[in-house]
Amino acid sequence: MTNDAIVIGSGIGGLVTATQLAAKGAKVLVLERYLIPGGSAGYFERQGYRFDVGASMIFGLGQNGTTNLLTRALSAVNVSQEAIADPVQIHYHLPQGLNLKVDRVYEKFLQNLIAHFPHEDQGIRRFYDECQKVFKCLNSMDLLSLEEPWYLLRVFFQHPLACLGLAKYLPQNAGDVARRYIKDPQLLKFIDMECYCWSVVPSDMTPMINAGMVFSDRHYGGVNYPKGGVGQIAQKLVEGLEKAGGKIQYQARVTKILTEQGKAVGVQLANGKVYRGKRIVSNATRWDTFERLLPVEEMPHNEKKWQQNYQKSPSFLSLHIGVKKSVLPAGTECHHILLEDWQKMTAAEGTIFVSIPTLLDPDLAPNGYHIIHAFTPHWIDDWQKLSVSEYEAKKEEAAWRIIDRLEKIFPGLDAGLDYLEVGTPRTHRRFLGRQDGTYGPIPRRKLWGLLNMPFNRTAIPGLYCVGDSTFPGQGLNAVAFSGFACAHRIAVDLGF
Ligand SMILES: NC(=O)c1ccc[n+]([C@@H]2O[C@H](COP(=O)([O-])OP(=O)(O)OC[C@H]3O[C@@H](n4cnc5c(N)ncnc54)[C@H](O)[C@@H]3O)[C@@H](O)[C@H]2O)c1
Ligand SMILES: CC(C)=CCC/C(C)=C/C=C/C(C)=C/C=C/C(C)=C/C=C/C=C(C)/C=C/C=C(C)/C=C/C=C(\C)CCC=C(C)C
Repeated sequence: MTNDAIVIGSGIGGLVTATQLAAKGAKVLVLERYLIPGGSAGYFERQGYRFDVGASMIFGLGQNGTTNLLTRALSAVNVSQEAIADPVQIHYHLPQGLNLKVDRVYEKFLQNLIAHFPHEDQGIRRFYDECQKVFKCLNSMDLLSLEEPWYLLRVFFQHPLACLGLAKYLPQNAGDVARRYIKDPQLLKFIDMECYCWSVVPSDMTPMINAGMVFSDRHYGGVNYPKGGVGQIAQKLVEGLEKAGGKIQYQARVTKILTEQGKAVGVQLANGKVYRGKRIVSNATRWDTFERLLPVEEMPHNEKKWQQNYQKSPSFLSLHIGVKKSVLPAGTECHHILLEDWQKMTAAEGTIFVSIPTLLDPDLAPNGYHIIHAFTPHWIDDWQKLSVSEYEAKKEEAAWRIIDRLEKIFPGLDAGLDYLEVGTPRTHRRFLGRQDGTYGPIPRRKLWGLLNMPFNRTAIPGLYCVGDSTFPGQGLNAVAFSGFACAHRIAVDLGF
């Protein structure tokens, strides 16, 4: 029997699409090139440590409202995931002594920030309160496909003010809103970092809808760490998928999307095997989908246009570190950002991101040890055309530069080191199948908020995209939304 839908890739975007469709009774097959599900939200194990490969600061695992999309996706297929509340989203270590914690309690966060910028008291409140407005609109309605006119009509009649609010914010960027209320240049730099650390662009290029989500949900549903590691979310979704009658195959690398009379009808694997489906969903990036899985010379016009508007963000240099417990003093927070010079915020090795998941879930490391995942932007070009020994030496040098800098916030890190594994943009490209190891699309120049971000349907009938190169972009909760929307559109198209 032909599949109703074939999903290429088991990232969170792909798995949410698959589980949503399976829950509606569709026959779904997921094809994953790697050995385990999850993509950027996957894990690997070494010497008693369980490391997250990428995503580590997880939104969407809250209990209330409508924006807790990971919790909702899991429960739709009758599975659940224990979540450990993180009391501080980020501890910032920024230039000019700007040392600040983003507390889970909104008012405490505002007080911490106002203590550094008392003359901007009003501006700070107005900016973050405006972000809360966006969030309240989103968090009041069912979040489904914006490509489905009946849904739009229904949600408009149910929540007219929230819809108009969202329509107003869709073309806006966070930096423009911040500049309306805030004048202090250092505070504006801080807002840039608040955006950059998840959108990989400064605030004037970061869509206001996404900023509204992140800057509010961290105080509402909160940042929560999945017990057992980030990889558990994908494992649980697969468990739910299979319970609902869906199937997943690993080591199944799709090399071609098959078309007949211009319509997507199936896929071909690297081993030559062909699968047919009524609908094909690609969770690979749009670059991989339209340049590798389909003939690049036949790229639809709107995809060319998208590539003119968006470029690949840099990848990361990742240090997966095992360290003696004694290195981290009591009360250390789980997530840190380190930057010494504002000029270098977006440069390679400028900002260092740190995540220490064992502070929330000690079972991820051997007794007496912690995991530190430190990562910093790096471009693939710097890692190409190297011999094996040159590549190893370059990794080692880069890793020690990062460790030296981290010594400032974690003295004794070097001496307490137990395990070190270094990933480069080449590693991300190889294991995640993402072109150039990219973290996702970023605007080439200032765009109108989210207006240019494509939804799930593509110019090729029968082919849909899901994941971070579709609306609303990067972030596990964002790609979960894209999965809900994609499954909704397909379900309507197939008459489920
Ligand atoms: N450092 C980080 O925190 C970090 C880094 C990168 C991405 N992310 C986040 O991870 C999320 C990405 O989620 P996503 O759902 O868009 O995608 P994803 O990249 O996580 O998952 C895509 C999956 O598709 C598989 N795949 C790709 N090409 C394939 C092919 N030809 N055949 C079969 N399988 C194939 C990959 O192996 C992977 O499992 C985003 O939220 C992003 O922001 C985080
Ligand atoms: C009808 C009318 C008139 C109108 C209509 C309108 C409407 C309805 C609209 C709607 C819209 C919507 C629905 C939207 C949605 C959205 C969403 C969901 C969004 C989401 C978002 C999210 C996000 C962005 C997230 C993100 C996150 C991230 C990315 C994270 C990251 C992190 C990292 C990287 C880490 C860092 C750090 C350290 C480690 C320190």
